[in-house]
Amino acid sequence: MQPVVELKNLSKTIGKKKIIDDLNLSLYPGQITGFLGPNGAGKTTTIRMMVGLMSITSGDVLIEGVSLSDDFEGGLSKIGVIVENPEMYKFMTGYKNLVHFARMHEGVTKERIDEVINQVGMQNRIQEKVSTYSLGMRQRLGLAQALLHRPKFLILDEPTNGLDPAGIREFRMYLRKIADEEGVSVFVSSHMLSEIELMCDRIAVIQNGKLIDIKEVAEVQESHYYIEAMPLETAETFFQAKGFTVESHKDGFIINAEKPQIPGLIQELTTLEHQIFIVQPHRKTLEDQFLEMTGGGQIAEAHTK
Ligand SMILES: Nc1ncnc2c1ncn2[C@@H]1O[C@H](COP(=O)(O)OP(=O)(O)OP(=O)(O)O)[C@@H](O)[C@H]1O
Repeated sequence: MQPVVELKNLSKTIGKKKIIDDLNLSLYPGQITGFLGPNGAGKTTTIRMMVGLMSITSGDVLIEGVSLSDDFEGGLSKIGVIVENPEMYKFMTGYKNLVHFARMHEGVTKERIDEVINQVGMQNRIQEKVSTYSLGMRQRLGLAQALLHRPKFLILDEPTNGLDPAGIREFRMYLRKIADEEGVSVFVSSHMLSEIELMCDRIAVIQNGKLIDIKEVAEVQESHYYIEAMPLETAETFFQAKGFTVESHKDGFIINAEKPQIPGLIQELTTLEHQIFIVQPHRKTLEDQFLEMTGGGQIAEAHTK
């Protein structure tokens, strides 16, 4: 599959400080990728370079093959961006806002405006003033606005900040629909790991300006097993000696193995005269994983900017 967006050796130096260090990342159609990292890891800087709000020191961003270094406006015209609180004209209706924003792009028809309204489920309220909308509805109107020119790539920075659980769920649902139906590639930064876990197909983790991991969310969730075996101590040593991380619990322990490895490992353990009582997948939360990957790094706080 051809990526929609590619970051190629992307770097940013401010003064003497390397803030983003040789970042390589591909984002694919129909996929929602979460962008995670501790405070100060470089998420905002990366996103600002991707949307042209900050210059690139070296490397490049390709959007549908168009290089931002070679054709800045051509590349940017293919992106839809949603920030935390989209700017809207509060005393105009949702519909008039969309008509206004549609004028900023070439070729956005009335039919397209109606289409995006349907996509975010705003048909019943679109003729009302934005000042009467809940935060969740404003956010969905922001999503509709970002989709007007049919971008194949959407960037969302903390999109659900301030939304209540129902608002978050609705937003997530519409985002999924847009990724599935229009094949849009979505890149979302959020500090809410549980939210990212539900919303995203993949996560990219950045720390100190470097990409430290990129994984499928399903893969993150299925790579741990809880084992109860006797004698417990030698069973734990057996896994440690093979390089697995072993987290001890009262009657058993958790290891970071992949499913195909399990039968062989258990067989070996049995040969070494251990009795096996329980082997079951252990679902680690994304938060556990994140802390493991970043060595206990703090989860980035919500932006207050
Ligand atoms: N204009 C600047 N001059 C100097 N250093 C900067 C500048 N902008 C950002 N930085 C530094 O670059 C690093 C990355 O910042 P960035 O805002 O991209 O991180 P972040 O991952 O978005 O963090 P947060 O989650 O806290 O918003 C930080 O150490 C920050 O202090």
